[in-house]
Amino acid sequence: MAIPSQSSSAKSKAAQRRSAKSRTKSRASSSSLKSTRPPLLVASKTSTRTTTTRTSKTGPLSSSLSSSSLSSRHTRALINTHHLLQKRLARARSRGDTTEIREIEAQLAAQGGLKAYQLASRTGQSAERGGDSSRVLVGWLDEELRARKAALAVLRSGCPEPRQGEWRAQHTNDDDDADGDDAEQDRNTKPTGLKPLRILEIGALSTRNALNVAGVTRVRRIDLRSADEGIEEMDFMHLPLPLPHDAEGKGRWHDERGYYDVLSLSLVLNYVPDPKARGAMLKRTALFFAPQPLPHGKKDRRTKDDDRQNQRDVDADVDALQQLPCLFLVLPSSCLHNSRYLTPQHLTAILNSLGYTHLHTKTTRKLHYSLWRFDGPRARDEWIKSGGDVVFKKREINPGGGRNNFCIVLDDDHLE
Ligand SMILES: C[S@@+](CC[C@H](N)C(=O)[O-])C[C@H]1O[C@@H](n2cnc3c(N)ncnc32)[C@H](O)[C@@H]1O
Repeated sequence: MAIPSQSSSAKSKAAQRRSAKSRTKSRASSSSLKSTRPPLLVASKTSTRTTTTRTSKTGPLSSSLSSSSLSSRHTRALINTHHLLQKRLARARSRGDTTEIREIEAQLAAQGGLKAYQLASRTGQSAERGGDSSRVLVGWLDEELRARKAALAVLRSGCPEPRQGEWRAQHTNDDDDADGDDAEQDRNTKPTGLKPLRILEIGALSTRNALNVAGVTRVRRIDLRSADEGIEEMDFMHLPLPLPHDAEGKGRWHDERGYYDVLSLSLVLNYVPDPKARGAMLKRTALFFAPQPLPHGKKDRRTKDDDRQNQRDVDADVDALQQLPCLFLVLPSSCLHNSRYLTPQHLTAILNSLGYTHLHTKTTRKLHYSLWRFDGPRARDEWIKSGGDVVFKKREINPGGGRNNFCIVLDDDHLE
């Protein structure tokens, strides 16, 4: 006898139960991501000991979440908590408090560590949340890039292609005379179109961003934690310096002596937990550019007075100016517009004191983008001669309630 099969109404009831169950499950997981509670760590202002952690069953959230599943509130909460813990860690380290260090490190690990932080940061960069900052940099470098593209097109349409390594030869032949005069000659005589723009992206989360312009840019990417094959795992503070600083040649990259045309420091300085270390990082950027003289016949445009009109005048003229080599700096707007210790004018003075000249600024509700040309030690000397400061201590310059304490401290010590 045939075993009686389930009646069709019983079958459909079972199917309804299964689908209701699965709906409940998926609601539970999506509501847990969209709840108003930070996803991982609820940091207490008073004590790290009261901090609680929540991780998924399978471990830190970084392993169970894709970037698209993080809501912007959770992304922000994760990023803020990570920064807070990093700051506490830096303080505990400076006190040598090993118990506290271990505790904070455990909290960072429970939160998913740098991996989860990077995932959250990448989510923040996604197109639907405003896109990544490299597009602003590429917009500012448009003229440089177009000149190179045009030169490339000319080469392709008949003129002999440079042989492989020709760019390299241009650099390696003059390895031992890397002084200002040589650099000046580079500026004035070498056809810009023949060299790809060498870009160092510090704090890179992805190998795919607007900086990749085929045949025109050559991007080196580094980060404390490599999230991709094309990103070197490297602390910028330990990245070997280009020649001539580095006599052993460790600073070479792609067989060239290591100077860059562009350094990108986007949302990295605010990751650094200590004001002095931030100053040291800015100071170090200057060592990755070839020594630069002031361009002939160009007025030194650096000014302590950063008023808006002045800025517009400079911006209007900027296309006519040499832009390279330059530093691209991105900070959260609040670091400059709502800090007790830093304002845009103060940042300009700090960078002027390191030999940088302001070229562009763009401010959005969230981010402050800026571009600075490196004019080198001679520009720094001019700055000093004109009475500019070179030491920037922690000093309240923008008092008021509700402000943050973001600060950059620059000490008197010499450049490396
Ligand atoms: C918020 S992410 C910034 C990502 C990307 N540049 C952007 O604009 O969105 C900060 C990154 O900077 C990296 N970072 C911080 N200090 C660094 C250092 N000293 N050297 C290299 N990378 C660093 C961190 O590991 C992190 O991945």
